[in-house]
Amino acid sequence: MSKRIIIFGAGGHAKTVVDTVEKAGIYEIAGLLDQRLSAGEQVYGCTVLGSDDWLASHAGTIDGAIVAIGDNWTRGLVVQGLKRKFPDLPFATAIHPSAQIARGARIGAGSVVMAGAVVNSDAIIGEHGILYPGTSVDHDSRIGSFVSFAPRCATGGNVTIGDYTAVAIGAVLIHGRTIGEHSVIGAGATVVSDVPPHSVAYGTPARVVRPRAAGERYL
Ligand SMILES: CC(=O)SCCNC(=O)CCNC(=O)[C@H](O)C(C)(C)COP(=O)(O)OP(=O)(O)OC[C@H]1O[C@@H](n2cnc3c(N)ncnc32)[C@H](O)[C@@H]1OP(=O)(O)O
Repeated sequence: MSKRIIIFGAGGHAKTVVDTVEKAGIYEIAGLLDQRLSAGEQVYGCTVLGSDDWLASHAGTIDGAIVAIGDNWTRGLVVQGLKRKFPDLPFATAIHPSAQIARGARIGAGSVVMAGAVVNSDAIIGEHGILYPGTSVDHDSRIGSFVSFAPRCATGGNVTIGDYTAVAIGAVLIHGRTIGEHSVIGAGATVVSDVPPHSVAYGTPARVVRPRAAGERYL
């Protein structure tokens, strides 16, 4: 019998996670948990089961969870809350069958790698990361936890990205650069220099345009 997981969240990002999990074919989706919706509602063919209370009474029947909330900071808060309430609940990883994970590459628990994404040789993606379709993270890169890549981002080799940083759609980072934690690299940016933590940077070449507090909105 396949392992059963629940997905936290039922919005647009959750739909992409549902699709990735279904295509990967490793886990059965027991349902979605989202306190904004009523139990019994259907989202993308999955049943909304309720909120955390449902998990408290069904924990023994569930093999894992994925938090499918696109905003990195909010996803982090939900993951931390779950770890406190359900310390034995493992986080599942979903990798679309058309994604390519090279030799030596590692994908952290709770991370989702979508269609056509590439994680090249010995690159490491931390926990609860998101690689939207067509993103490519190249060899030996070190990507922190709660980091997101929107569609079609590309890094060269040996790039380092700190926790909670968001790389927006179509951004390109040349090899060997370091992006600090809690930063946002804007849509279409070409990063040729290091970007400090807590910064918003965009443009070609990318420049830091303003500081950024942890949790500030970017979507
Ligand atoms: C599946 C999915 O949907 S995944 C999500 C996909 N979406 C994304 O990845 C987009 C995320 N958002 C971005 O990348 C944005 O560029 C941000 C958040 C980095 C910047 O947004 P803000 O700082 O709020 O910029 P704001 O909209 O206020 O614009 C300020 C100025 O900067 C310009 N600007 C904003 N973003 C960019 C950019 N990426 N590159 C160049 N210029 C930009 C604006 O045109 C504006 O210029 P103006 O003052 O001359 O009119």
